[in-house]
Amino acid sequence: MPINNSIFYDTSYVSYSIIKDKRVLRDSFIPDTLPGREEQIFLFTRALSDLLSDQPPSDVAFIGKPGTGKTAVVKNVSGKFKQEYPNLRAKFVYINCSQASTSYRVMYQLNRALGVLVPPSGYPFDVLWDKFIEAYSSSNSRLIVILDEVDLLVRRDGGRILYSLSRLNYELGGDLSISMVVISNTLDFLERLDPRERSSFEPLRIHFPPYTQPQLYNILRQRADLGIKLGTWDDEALHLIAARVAQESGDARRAIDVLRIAAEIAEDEKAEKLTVKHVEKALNSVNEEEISVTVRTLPLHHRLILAAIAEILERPQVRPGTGVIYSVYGKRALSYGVKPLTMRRVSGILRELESLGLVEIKMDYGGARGNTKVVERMALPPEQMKSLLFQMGIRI
Ligand SMILES: Nc1ncnc2c1ncn2[C@@H]1O[C@H](COP(=O)(O)OP(=O)(O)OP(=O)(O)O)[C@@H](O)[C@H]1O
Repeated sequence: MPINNSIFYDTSYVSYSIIKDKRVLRDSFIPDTLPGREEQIFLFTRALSDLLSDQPPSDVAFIGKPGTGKTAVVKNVSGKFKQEYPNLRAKFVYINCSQASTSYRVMYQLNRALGVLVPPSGYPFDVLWDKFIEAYSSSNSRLIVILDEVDLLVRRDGGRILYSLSRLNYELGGDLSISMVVISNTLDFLERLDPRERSSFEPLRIHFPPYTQPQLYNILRQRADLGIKLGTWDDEALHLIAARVAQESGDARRAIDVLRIAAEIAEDEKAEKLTVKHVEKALNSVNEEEISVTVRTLPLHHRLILAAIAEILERPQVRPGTGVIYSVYGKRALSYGVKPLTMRRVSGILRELESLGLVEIKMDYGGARGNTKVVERMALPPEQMKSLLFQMGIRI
């Protein structure tokens, strides 16, 4: 009887998976240790340690660009406090102001955190405020209110709620106190507060600089150890992500995104290992995604100008100076059925496209018609930019 050898040729049982735990590569995952943020953790822990001697901690402001670990530090440290001191007379309430950008919504969330059910809209603000004071006065607990993306609240609603909450400390007295941790990309929101509010709200400032290359490497290494199968990634790949992201922004979120996308690409390609080749592809795909989001938000004439530039860049013999761009754009606008903008306005739009990172412009001093600005390159190859614009209805 012939032996069934099919098992030896059947490769379907070979697993090409590289990622061992997807959660670890998601934005919401906060690890137990945060490499590169030891100093910020130390300062914040020290500020909160007043709670241990039953003192109200001072207000704190976390300031830093996107992806620099502000939310991760606040959640990591407050989580550890809750875990290590379960009997602490303190309650942490985390509020993201992108969802609670009015004083009403903040009070709604504070009430809910204290177990008071109030409607998400429609009540007079004073009723919510009184209910909160009543619930808080009988709570016998210090309150730490964390307002993430606080600039959205201040921009929309002024800073009155910060002022009112900090004033309560004088009015309530006793063992009660409210401390605030506000999180923002810049200090601009402090400038927007009215002078009375500013003088009553002077938080301890903790700065979060962009991550350096070695710090990003450590962050990535931690994610790889936790989320990717042992032996399925090249260390060089992590070094490449860290180097590129440190140069671009120092944003840990972006570095972790690139790692996740590179791992997914490696899995799709059924590769045995995640290598620099997959990282290169991931870096490009993350860029493409960002560029297409930006291009989709552009007004019509901006898109027509981009289309004109893409067309010119495909003809190597033509110098993409502002004059040529204007003339090609003008024809495009007319065939599209709209009146071309003035040359002056088009120059302005070129500067806007440059500051959005969609085109690179340099001065050309050697042109036949004297010095002029020329577009050196676009953020995407012209062919790709054209197909992106085509999807948006700009026919080239
Ligand atoms: N030091 C770190 N170690 C490990 N992971 C980190 C570290 N810093 C940030 N991260 C991770 O990077 C991502 C973004 O971090 P986080 O949300 O804390 O940034 P942020 O400064 O609050 O950004 P934003 O201003 O955009 O809200 C999260 O997944 C977070 O867990």
